[in-house]
Parts: sequence; C-alpha cells; structure tokens
Amino acid sequence: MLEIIKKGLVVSCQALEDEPLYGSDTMKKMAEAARRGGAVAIRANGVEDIKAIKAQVNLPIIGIIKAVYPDSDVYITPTLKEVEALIEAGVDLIATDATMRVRPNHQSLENFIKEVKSRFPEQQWMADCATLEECIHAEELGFDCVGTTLHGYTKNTAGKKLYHDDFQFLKEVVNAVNIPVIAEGNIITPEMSMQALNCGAHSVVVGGAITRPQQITERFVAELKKI
Ligand SMILES: CC(=O)N[C@H](C=O)[C@@H](O)[C@H](O)[C@H](O)COP(=O)(O)O
Repeated sequence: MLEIIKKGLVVSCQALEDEPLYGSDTMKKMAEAARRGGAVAIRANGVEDIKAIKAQVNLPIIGIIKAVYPDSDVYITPTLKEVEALIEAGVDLIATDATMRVRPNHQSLENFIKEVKSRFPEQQWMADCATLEECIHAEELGFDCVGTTLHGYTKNTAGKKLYHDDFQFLKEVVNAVNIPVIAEGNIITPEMSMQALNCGAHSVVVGGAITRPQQITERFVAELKKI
C-alpha cells in the first residue's frame, strides 16, 4: 500500500451527515471522479461509504470511522469497535487518532494500538497526529506511517494550517521520523501538494479542496468580497 501511494495523490472522499453531499452513492461517484483524475488511493469514512467505493473503484483505501463518544475528544477510529468494522469492510490502511488524548473508556493510545496490532497483525496503521511529539511517539508505537491530519484540530494546535510558515511543521516531522509521512490537512492547491512532496512527504491526501464543494465555493466568495 505505502509503495503504491508513494509520491501520489490520495483523495479523501468524505461527507458527514450534516453536509450536502452526504451519502455513499455520492461518495462513490466522487471516488470514481478521483480515480479518473489520477488519484492513487482513496481515504474514506464509514463502512457504507467504503463498501460503495470499493465496489466502484479498484484503488487502495485508507479507512476511518468517525465516531463521537461523550467521554473523549478522539473521534477518528477511536475504539476497537470501529477497527473491527473496518477490518470487516477490508481496507488497506486504517487511520486512527494518534494524539496523546485519552480515548473513550479512559483507554490510552499505547493500550489501544497494542490491542489492535495484536488482534490484527497483518493490518497496516496510519497515525493521525497534530504535533511533532505525537509523530515521534507514533513511530515508537509501531505505526506504519504518520499523517499530519490533526495539525490545527486539537486544543494546542487550533488554528494552525499545514501550509503556514512554509510547511515548517511538515519539514520537522519528516526530519524526525523514519516512517513515511503523509501530508494531510488544508492542502488546497496543486502547488501546495507539490510543495508538500518537496518537503519530503511520502504522499499527499487532499479532501475538501476536491470533494467538498461548499468549501471551494466559500473560498471563491471570500476572494470576491475583497473587492
Ligand atoms: C480533521 C479531520 O477530521 N480530518 C478528516 C480526516 O479524515 C477529514 O475531514 C479531512 O477532510 C481530511 O483529513 C482531509 O483534509 P482536507 O479536507 O483539509 O484536505
């Protein structure tokens, strides 16, 4: 999987229940459009979307299940329950929150990854991180790759964007770990994706800039309002 996506574009096809494109039929079409455009893999959320996408496109899948629990801020593949559903659906890489935050039922990241790796030894794992320390820790815990997915989305990184300071955060991660680093989050132009690869990213995941038309529209409108 990691070899296949090297230097390529992974397109994240996701729409949550409150988004206009919600629904596996639409996500399947998004994935097909991404395939025709040259994407090397798809990142997708939830069993329904994953099954629909797998039936439509023959590309590797990074699978997640977003699930909100009342006792934790961790929502990307937070517990064994979501992992089991992803294993059942069959995905090439399972991405999970790898921040230091406590998971549902007071489970630590260490305990969680130990459990899922021993249950599913053949599965590959992507660590969705927010900080440099978390990326280093994820490598120590045996993740197969790290992603910058949550940079900007936790309390201590709120508001940060991957492209800030000339991709400084991404460069620091690339220098600090030996496993592949997947640049993900707020990459909104082709130039930015190229820049991410030039910084040493293994591959690039782009979501909203391709598959969330409301975000694209907002950027056009914001620009026009400057006049
Ligand atoms: C923070 C979080 O929950 N990120 C999610 C992770 O799967 C998705 O909502 C993002 O769309 C994905 O990471 C791609 O990023 P962007 O859409 O910015 O290109």
